[in-house]
Amino acid sequence: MNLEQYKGVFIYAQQVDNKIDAIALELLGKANDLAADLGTDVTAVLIGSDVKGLVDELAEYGADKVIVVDDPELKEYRTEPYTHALASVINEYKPDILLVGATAIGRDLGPRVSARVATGLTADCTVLEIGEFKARGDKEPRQGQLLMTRPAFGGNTIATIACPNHRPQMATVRPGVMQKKEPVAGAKAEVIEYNPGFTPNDKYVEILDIVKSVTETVDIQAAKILVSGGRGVGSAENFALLDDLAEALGGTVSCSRAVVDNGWKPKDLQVGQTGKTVRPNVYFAIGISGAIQHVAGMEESDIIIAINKDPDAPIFDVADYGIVGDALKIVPKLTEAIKAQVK
Ligand SMILES: Cc1cc2nc3c(=O)[nH]c(=O)nc-3n(C[C@H](O)[C@H](O)[C@H](O)COP(=O)(O)OP(=O)(O)OC[C@H]3O[C@@H](n4cnc5c(N)ncnc54)[C@H](O)[C@@H]3O)c2cc1C
Repeated sequence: MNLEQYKGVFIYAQQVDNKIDAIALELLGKANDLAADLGTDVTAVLIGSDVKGLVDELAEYGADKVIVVDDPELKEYRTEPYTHALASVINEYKPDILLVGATAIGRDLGPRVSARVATGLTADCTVLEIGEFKARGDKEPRQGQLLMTRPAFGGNTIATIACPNHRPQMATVRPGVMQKKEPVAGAKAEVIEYNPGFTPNDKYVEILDIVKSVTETVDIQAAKILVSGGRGVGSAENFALLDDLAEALGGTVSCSRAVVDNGWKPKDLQVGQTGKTVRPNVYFAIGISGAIQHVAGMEESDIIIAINKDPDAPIFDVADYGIVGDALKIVPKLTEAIKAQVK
């Protein structure tokens, strides 16, 4: 493999129902930082049917170029045609780096594509940066490598992984981990239309019907204030106290995995390594011990307020403000005080 041929930072611009997914805009934000360090440009790969109208949004969020693969075969996401599309783009345009969202689609597509083009993939990265890396047999470290950091061994350690001998260097990133850039209204990207040809065949999955799941739960990743409860809240019924606090603050309730495991709240509300990554303005951690797998999902919050009866609970290590005491007594008083302020 001639590594010199591979240039540029590419992102997979996920769209569903012809709407750009927020993860694509977050990846563009990170891709811009990486491209600035490498002195290169950012390309979004947009795959779908009738999707050309989405190009400008990608340009506004930082894409210098957009490669559009537009074909009726790509109307709904299916593993085979999308893998063919993205792998063909890689073979044709040879990116140095390719970022994919760790969404349900990206988790299916990314590994398949990496296998197709015979490169490595680091999943669920929390940090991506450009740096030097000394591979086995190298006398000097190589410059300009993508260093991909992610939790390993069940979150008990952090590993930084490089892909020195193959291209593209591929990483997936979970939604909410990277930050979008401020959009530049009216920005334009160079548009490259590319179609590797699709021949429907009986290996393709045939979609007979799409049934959308309707959920009552809210999107905790969009909330500015999260009132998060852990096992220390004691029961599903006691979460009513957190509901009251969240309502008084105009916030949303979320929770730790212990709460989901106990069946007190649905998985959609779980924060952490196997839940969602959140970065609200204010995060209340109530009766949450602060296990590393929980903290991984909320430590980027602007202000963290912990309430815990154990003064040695690890959550206080990441909290900006801490209250030591019984949450079941403190939370109602806090709610009353906030309501009195708002009146
Ligand atoms: C691979 C893997 C992935 C994981 N992913 C996640 C994840 O995504 N999210 C996640 O949250 N966890 C995750 N976990 C689990 C994690 O390790 C912890 O077990 C979990 O976060 C603990 O939840 P908790 O803090 O609610 O409960 P506990 O650890 O039991 O803590 C309860 C806390 O409440 C306090 N408390 C008790 N009563 C009161 C009271 N009346 N008032 C005030 N404080 C009180 C206690 O002092 C204690 O600190 C994962 C684990 C593994 C191995």
